[in-house]
Amino acid sequence: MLKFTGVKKQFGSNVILQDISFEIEEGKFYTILGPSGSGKTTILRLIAGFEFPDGGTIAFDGQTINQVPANKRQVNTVFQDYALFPHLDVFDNVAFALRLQRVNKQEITARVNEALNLVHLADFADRELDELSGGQKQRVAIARAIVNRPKILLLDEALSALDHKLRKEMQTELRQLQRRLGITFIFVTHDQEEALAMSDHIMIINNGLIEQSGTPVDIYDEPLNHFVADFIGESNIIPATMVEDYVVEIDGRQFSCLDGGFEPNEAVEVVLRPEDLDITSVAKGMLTATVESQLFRGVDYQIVVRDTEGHEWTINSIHKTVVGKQIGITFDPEDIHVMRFNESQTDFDARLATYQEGGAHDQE
Ligand SMILES: Nc1ncnc2c1ncn2[C@@H]1O[C@H](COP(=O)(O)OP(=O)(O)OP(=O)(O)O)[C@@H](O)[C@H]1O
Repeated sequence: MLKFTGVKKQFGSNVILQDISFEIEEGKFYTILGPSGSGKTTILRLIAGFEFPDGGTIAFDGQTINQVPANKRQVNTVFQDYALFPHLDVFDNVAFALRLQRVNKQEITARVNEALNLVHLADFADRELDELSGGQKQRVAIARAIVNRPKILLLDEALSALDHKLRKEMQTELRQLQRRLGITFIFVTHDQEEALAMSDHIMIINNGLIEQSGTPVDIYDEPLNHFVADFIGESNIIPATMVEDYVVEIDGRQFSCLDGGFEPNEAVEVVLRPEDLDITSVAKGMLTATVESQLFRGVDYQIVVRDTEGHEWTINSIHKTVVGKQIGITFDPEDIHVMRFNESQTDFDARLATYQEGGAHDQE
C-alpha cells in the first residue's frame, strides 16, 4: 500500500535519513521506534507530504507520490500537542475539515457523530476544549483525524502528553480503535514498551537507518544487533565465540545453541534476557558468578551478578538470594541468541539466505 524505496532526506548538509526502504500493508498497526533525533518524525512528515525526499521513491498504491502535496494524500496526522482549535467546541473541531471541503450539513453531522462515537465522546459534542481532560483532548484529535476517512492515520508521539495510567488506557483504546476501523496506523514513539504492547510490526530506526523491522516477538526474541538488543527490553549482551554452527563458547565454556551461518571461531555477542536465566548452586551451574546486588520489584527480584570473567549479568528471579554469595547460572539453548557485530537487516537477510542454501545442500 505504502512503499519507501531508498528514501533519503537531508536538511542543509545534515543527512537525516540515509537509505530507508520499507513496505506497509493495509489494515495493520505499525510503529516507528527509535531514540530522540533518529529521524522518526521526518519519516512521518515524508508520508504526510509535509516534507519531500531528496532521493529514492515513496509510492502509494503503486503510484509515486514523492512530490504530491499533503492535502492531496489520503493520510491524516494526530500530533503530539493535538493541534486543536481552542476557540471551537468539540463538534466544530471535528467538523472543521469537512466544512472546508464543503461537505453538506447532514453528512457532516452524521460523520462527526460517528467519529465521536468511535472515540467514546458521543456525549461531549457541545463541550468547550478547556472543559476536557488530557485524554479527552487526545480523543478529539483522533476523531478529527479519522473523520476524513484517511487510508493511513499517522500518530506522532500521540500519547506522550498523558500521565502513565491514562497512557496505558489509551494504548489499549488506540489498538482497539485501529482494529475496529481497519485502517493502517503508523505510530511514532521512543518508548519501547509502548511499541511492543501495541504494534503488529515495529521498525527500529537509528541514525536515519532501519536497524531492524519485524513483529514485536521477533524483535524481542531475535534482536539483530547490539543496538536493538540494548534498546528493546533488558538484556545481557556478552562477548562470545561461535566455535561452529550450533556451538557457542561463553567464558571459555561451550554450549549448544540454535544459531548458525557464522565463520568458525567468529567473535560474536550473545544476548540472554534476564527472565530466561536461573540461579542454581555452583556445582549445577553452567557458569559461576558472585551476587553483587539484589533489588525487590514486587513481582520479582532483579539480581546483578558478576561472572568469573568479569562480565555483569542481570537475572530476574522470584527467588531471593544473598549478596556476596557464589552462585551458578543456568539457561536453555533456545534462550541463547547469537548476534554478529553490528549486523544490519540487509546483512542478516543475506546471511540467512546463504546459510539456508548451504543447509539445503547438506541435506541433499
Ligand atoms: N526542518 C528541519 N531543519 C533542520 N533539521 C531538522 C528539521 N527537522 C528535523 N531536523 C533534524 O533531523 C533530525 C531528526 O529529527 P526527527 O524529528 O525526525 O527525529 P525524531 O526521531 O522524531 O526525534 P524525537 O523523538 O526527538 O522527536 C534531528 O537531528 C533534527 O534536529
